[in-house]
Amino acid sequence: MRNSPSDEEFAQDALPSSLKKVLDALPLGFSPTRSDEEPGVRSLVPLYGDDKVILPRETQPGHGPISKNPPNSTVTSQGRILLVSLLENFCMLYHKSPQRNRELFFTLCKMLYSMGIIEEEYIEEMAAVRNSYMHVFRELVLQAMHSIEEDKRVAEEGSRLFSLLSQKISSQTGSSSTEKRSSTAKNEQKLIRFEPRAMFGARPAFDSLFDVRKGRYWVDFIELHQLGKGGFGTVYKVRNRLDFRDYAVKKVKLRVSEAPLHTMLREITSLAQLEHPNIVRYYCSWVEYDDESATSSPEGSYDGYFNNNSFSLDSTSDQAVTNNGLFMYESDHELSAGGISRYRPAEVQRLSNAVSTGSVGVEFRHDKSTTDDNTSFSSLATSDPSVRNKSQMDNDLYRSSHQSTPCDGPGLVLTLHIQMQLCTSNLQEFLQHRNEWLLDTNPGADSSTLMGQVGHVRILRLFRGIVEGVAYIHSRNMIHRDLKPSNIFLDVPHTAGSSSSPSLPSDKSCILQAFQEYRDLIPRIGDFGLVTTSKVTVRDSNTTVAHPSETPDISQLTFGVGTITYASPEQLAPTSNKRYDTASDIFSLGIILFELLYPFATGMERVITLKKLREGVFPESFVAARPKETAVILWMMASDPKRRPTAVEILSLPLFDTLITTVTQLHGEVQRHKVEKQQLQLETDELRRKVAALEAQLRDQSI
Ligand SMILES: Nc1ncnc2c1ncn2[C@@H]1O[C@H](COP(=O)(O)OP(=O)(O)OP(=O)(O)O)[C@@H](O)[C@H]1O
Repeated sequence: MRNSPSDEEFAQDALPSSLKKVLDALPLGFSPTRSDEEPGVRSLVPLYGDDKVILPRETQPGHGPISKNPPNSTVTSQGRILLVSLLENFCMLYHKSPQRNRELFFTLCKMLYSMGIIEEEYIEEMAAVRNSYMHVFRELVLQAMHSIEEDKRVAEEGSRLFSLLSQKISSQTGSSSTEKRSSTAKNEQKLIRFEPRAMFGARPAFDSLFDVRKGRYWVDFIELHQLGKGGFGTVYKVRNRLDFRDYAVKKVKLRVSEAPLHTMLREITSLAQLEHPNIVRYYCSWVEYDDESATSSPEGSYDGYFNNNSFSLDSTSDQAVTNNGLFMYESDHELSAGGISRYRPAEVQRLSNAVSTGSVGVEFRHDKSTTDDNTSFSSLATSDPSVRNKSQMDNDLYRSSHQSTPCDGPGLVLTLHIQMQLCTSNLQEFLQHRNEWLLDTNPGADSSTLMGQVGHVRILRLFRGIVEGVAYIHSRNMIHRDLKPSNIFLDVPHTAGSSSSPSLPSDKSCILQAFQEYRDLIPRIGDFGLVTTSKVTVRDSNTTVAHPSETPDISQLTFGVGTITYASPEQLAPTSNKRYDTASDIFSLGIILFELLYPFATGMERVITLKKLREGVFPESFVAARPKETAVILWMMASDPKRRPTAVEILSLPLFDTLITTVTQLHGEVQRHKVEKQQLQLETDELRRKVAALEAQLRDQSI
């Protein structure tokens, strides 16, 4: 019979350390101890032979939670996923019908939910994370089974050897009794080396089991190149090895111990609910364990990405200020491409105050010839010492948010992968290229002159598409909260989802080319990292006004969230108790519409004009040339959110409504002309052939 490990040994050696961590985190305070040392307590898992794993007395009903080791809420969330994953695995074995098994699983979950053991979100929303755990369980079970088999085999082999040796010893008549004893002891030692417990010690650690799943990204996709880096996620263009289509995969680091999982998975839970031609299409998401995470840098961590108290600044609103207090920037490139662009309300307040008083000078430089990572910025002429170099500030933010849980702390770091439709470009890039092109073709012209050449009707049509996407989001009781040109992606019809064929052109220049050729651009709203649910009156939907009398669920709202240039005043009010709802997105749309219609000649002009626009001041030339649009933008940017139109109301405005008819007619005409052109081309080719034949005949006759 093999030696039973002592309780301490069992806890120290038998279980891989990471698994112990997870088990410790179980909400019931599950802790493996031995039944013979705790008589009268309930057995839980008779996994390792006769050794019973039991619940300590204090965790049993009536004894309250473990006091020694109170469950930490973040670690407990891991324990809960683990529990739900166990249940799911268990239910899979119940019946051959997967449907029945699912029903059983959900019923059990509901029971646990009603007992207050798990929360609802662990049942459905955590499926992606649970998958990883389930995989680990399967591995553990397989290894345990293998270990038992191996144990048996070794024991059999041992007794065979033992009997052989005994026979040999007894047949050796000349051997002394001392020799016999030492020989037997040696054999026993040999057997002890085959103890299953020793094998457990050699088992791979829990974390390494996650490695088995690590391959999904690389197994399923070929990584083509990096599309860009947001504040806290990196997006890659990838090709699926099976269907040969191209996709965008966003990778975000999740430190499971630091935030509620539902917050971390906000982007996918929002995206997964949406299906609309003007919303970036979501395919699936999964998590992988990543070795690199252990040494992860602040960049790319979910922490700021999902931090409710964060604020995003784009490069153009980080309006660089020169020594003389004038705004200046050198690149339209989104600052976030350089890494981090999130601030907390206090920093936002300080920065906005400093910017408005002209006391801050922050200069951003982006070397277009280099990669995103080379975006640099430095602090200049900062008279307010509280406003420091942005990277310094971000580092501080990161440090402060990680003080309680350092990188090498207990949190499990996973990488969330979000597979999305690949889009060709985004509105920010388009506006930049369009403005450059207008300036190139009209040297020396100012914005007022260029305004007449923006392709007014097509721009309004493009904007209508954006509003349709927003109306859809609002109809699903959601607020985007970060509508800005870089979050609005663009495709042209034939490259729409260029994933359809890898050979189709998908470079960004084709967007401007399509625009110059009077083709439509399809806008798709993306980046749902800041989306929140709106239990408010759904102002944009005639059909789904679920709770017209309800006030906004203030607990779900956060202030200082969004991007300064496009954020509504109520979003920028960290200290006030103002509430905001879908009207905040409408405010952002107002600024976007203006930017679409008014091409800026310089970056500095853009910063100054948009700042004035937020105060309700329009360029005179714009008001004169576009009175209707001015009225609509003013309406959308009303300081009182209640006075702003809903997305549905915007869509019904004659400016956009009649426009659609006009454009549809024009579109029809263009198509007709195209067909006629093709026919004429065919006729011309036919006539050319005839002429060539006649010429040949003439030549023959003359010969
Ligand atoms: N579906 C997509 N197709 C093509 N490019 C994409 C797609 N999604 C994101 N990108 C690009 O990847 C980069 C980073 O993406 P994204 O902005 O979503 O990350 P983020 O961390 O959410 O950034 P942000 O700081 O704006 O919140 C951007 O340059 C964006 O244009």
